[in-house]
Amino acid sequence: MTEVVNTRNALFEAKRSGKTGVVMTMGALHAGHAALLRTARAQADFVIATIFVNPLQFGPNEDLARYPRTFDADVAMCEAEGVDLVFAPPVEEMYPGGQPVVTVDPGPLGGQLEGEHRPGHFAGVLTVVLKLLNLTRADAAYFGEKDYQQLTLIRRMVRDLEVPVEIVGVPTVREPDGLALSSRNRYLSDAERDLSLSLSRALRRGGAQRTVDAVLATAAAELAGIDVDYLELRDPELGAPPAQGSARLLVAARIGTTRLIDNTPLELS
Ligand SMILES: Nc1ncnc2c1ncn2[C@@H]1O[C@H](COP(=O)(O)OP(=O)(O)OP(=O)(O)O)[C@@H](O)[C@H]1O
Ligand SMILES: CC(C)(CO)[C@@H](O)C(=O)[O-]
Ligand code: BAL
Repeated sequence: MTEVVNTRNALFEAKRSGKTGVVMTMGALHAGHAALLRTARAQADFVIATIFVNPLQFGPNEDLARYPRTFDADVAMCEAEGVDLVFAPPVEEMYPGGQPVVTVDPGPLGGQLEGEHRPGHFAGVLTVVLKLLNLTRADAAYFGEKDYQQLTLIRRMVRDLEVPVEIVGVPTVREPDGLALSSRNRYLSDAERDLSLSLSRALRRGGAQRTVDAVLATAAAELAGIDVDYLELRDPELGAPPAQGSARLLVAARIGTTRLIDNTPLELS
């Protein structure tokens, strides 16, 4: 039976034992979230899912107000995946004094890629992730590779600030045709859904190439006519791309009013 709590006090009072794993979400749960919950369930004794649409990580012209909210279905999925506790605080519970004065600085990577197009986004993400780690006192936390820059920055924060938690990355779950699952996919019309396949196709075809130039040229060709925010090849920690070895290809694009991101690992030779 999944217990649902909305306050920090109720979270602190919940009985638990053994290793605690947390899966942090903004709700509107789908099979990508289920993969995170299943991994946590397999590795931890007590699994907490958090559902919180964090205003701090949204820019003034972003989709905070229209972000999908499907709370009852989310709790049903948590039940089905064997989650022990759902923590779903209202905004005032997470930010009792309004906007926090002290926040986490994501460093230079926080202003690149997603950060260049969403100023302040990663300060908002890292601040709420650190708060949720402290509130849940989790031993392990599970994040999707779909948000690869987020995962990279969370790993970096945990390393640089000595946060006592294990960070586990979970591979991206895709639709059979390649589209990465995302809560924002539900904004897409049928025609936009077809167009959105360009992102995963660009990553698949670009990712099959073996030199930096060929990767970028092949991927860019698949994105012709799409409103691309960035298409970049980086090393696995999101530094400059290596000439050889493991790399990561990342893309963000706008399909109508919906902004989608995706990425893939690849090998350069
Ligand atoms: N397709 C996916 N595969 C694996 N993990 C995913 C996938 N989609 C989201 N996640 C992970 O689920 C966690 C919560 O993400 P979130 O609630 O923002 O969902 P989302 O689908 O990424 O939403 P959005 O559409 O707003 O980006 C994050 O760690 C995220 O990386
Ligand atoms: C990690 C997270 C739950 C923080 O709000 C969010 O950025 C997300 O859903 O990926
Ligand atoms: N999935 C990352 C959260 C966001 O887009 O705000």
